[in-house]
This record gives sequence, C-alpha cells and structure tokens, in this order.
Amino acid sequence: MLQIEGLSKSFLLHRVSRRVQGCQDIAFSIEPGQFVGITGRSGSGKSTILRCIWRTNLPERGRILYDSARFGMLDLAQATQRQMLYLRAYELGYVSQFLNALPRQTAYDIVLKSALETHGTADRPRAERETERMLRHFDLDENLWELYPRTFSGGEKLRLNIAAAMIKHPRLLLLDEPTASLDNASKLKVRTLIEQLKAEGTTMLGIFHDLEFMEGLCDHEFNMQEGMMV
Ligand SMILES: Nc1ncnc2c1ncn2[C@@H]1O[C@H](COP(=O)(O)OP(=O)(O)OP(=O)(O)O)[C@@H](O)[C@H]1O
Repeated sequence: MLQIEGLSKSFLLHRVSRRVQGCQDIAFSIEPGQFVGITGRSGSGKSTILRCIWRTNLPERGRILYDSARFGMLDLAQATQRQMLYLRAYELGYVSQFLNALPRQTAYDIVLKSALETHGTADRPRAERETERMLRHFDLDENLWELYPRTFSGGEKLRLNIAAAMIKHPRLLLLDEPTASLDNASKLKVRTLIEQLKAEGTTMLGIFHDLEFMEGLCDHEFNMQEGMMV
C-alpha cells in the first residue's frame, strides 16, 4: 500500500538562518490491512513523516510510493496538488487530537460535509443516513450532534474526527497521536476503535507516545530518534 524510500525533510528557519532536521533517510513499507506504529521522543520527526505523506510538508528527498485506486502507483512526493486534493478527499484519512473544522459548524454537519464530498451532493439522503450511522458507530452521544464541538471533551472530539475521516472509507488512515491528552478510559475506547478499523481491513500508520497503548496492536513498530528511524 505504501513504500517509503530515503525520505528526508528539513526546515529552513529564515530568522536565524539555520536548518532544522525534520526526518532523515526514512524507509519502511506498509502492506494492505497492516497497522504500523511510530514511537519516539517529542521532536524526533514522527509528525513530519505523516505530514509528508499528507503533503502538508513537501518532502525534500526520497519517494513515497502509494498504491492509489485512482492513479495506480504514485509518488506522493511528486504528486500534483490536484492529485493530492483528490487523494485527501477519497483515499487518505488524517486524524489528530485536534479538530480541524470551521467555526459554528455542528458535529453532525462536520461529518455530513465529509459524506457529501464522498457521495456527492446529489444523494443527500444517503449522505445523511451514512452520517447518522457513523456517529452512532463511533459512539458519539446523540445529544451532541447539533452542538458545536468547541466545547467537546478530548475523547468526543477525537471520535468526531475519526467519524469524519472514516465516512470516506480511506484506504490509508494516518493517526497523529490521537490518544494524547486523553484519560485511560478514553484511550481504551480509541484502542477498541483501532482494533475495529483493523478488523474492517483499514491500513493504518499511527504515532503514539504511549508504548503500553501500542502493546499487541501493531504489525510493525518503528522508533524515531533525532529524525532517524531506529
Ligand atoms: N514547519 C516547521 N518549521 C520549522 N521546524 C519544524 C517544522 N515542523 C517541524 N519542525 C521541527 O522538526 C522537528 C521534528 O518535528 P516533528 O513535529 O516531526 O516531531 P514529533 O516527533 O512529531 O514531535 P511531537 O511528538 O512533539 O509531536 C522538530 O525539531 C520541530 O521543531
């Protein structure tokens, strides 16, 4: 599904004329349906890898070969902006602990917007049915559906994020520390969710600080140190 070869990314800090290494010479691959975990200290370059795949970071060197349903084998480091927009809408998912939504958009509308992008605006009843199904599936209390998620708990925001990402049935789901700042009960719910996604055949790449959380969950696990994979 994904094969990364020699991926490097650094950042030029103009104000101090200095380069900061994000990640260096990263190589690994993920088979369809696998869950690969990345651990490592803060600042070791984990999120940089995910942002290169999602292409909010433009890789400097290396290849990110992704087996796209639409485009066939595609190097995400070289893909056009138009291709990336398509992949983000239909094939890739990105979930973090932060909610990326417009202000004054209800929880329901956030997920419906994703559903409409996937199913098209012509079939709104289908998109609405899917939205309700997803919100229930990911255990978001019905009393919260018409509220703005600004006031939601970390776990509620996360479940909403996952529902919005999963309604697109992404072929590859990127998880950027989804359990950060959650209590143990909420972490357990996330773990159950991930197990559920895995059983449904979703391919995943996830970053976790909590090694205990990863126990028995990953097919492969990598540790990052100072921008490099060890
Ligand atoms: N846009 C950017 N501009 C400048 N430096 C950056 C940028 N993004 C990341 N960095 C730097 O790259 C390094 C790796 O950052 P990255 O976010 O990948 O770390 P991380 O392992 O995900 O950390 P954390 O676990 O704290 O989220 C850090 O030193 C960070 O300061």
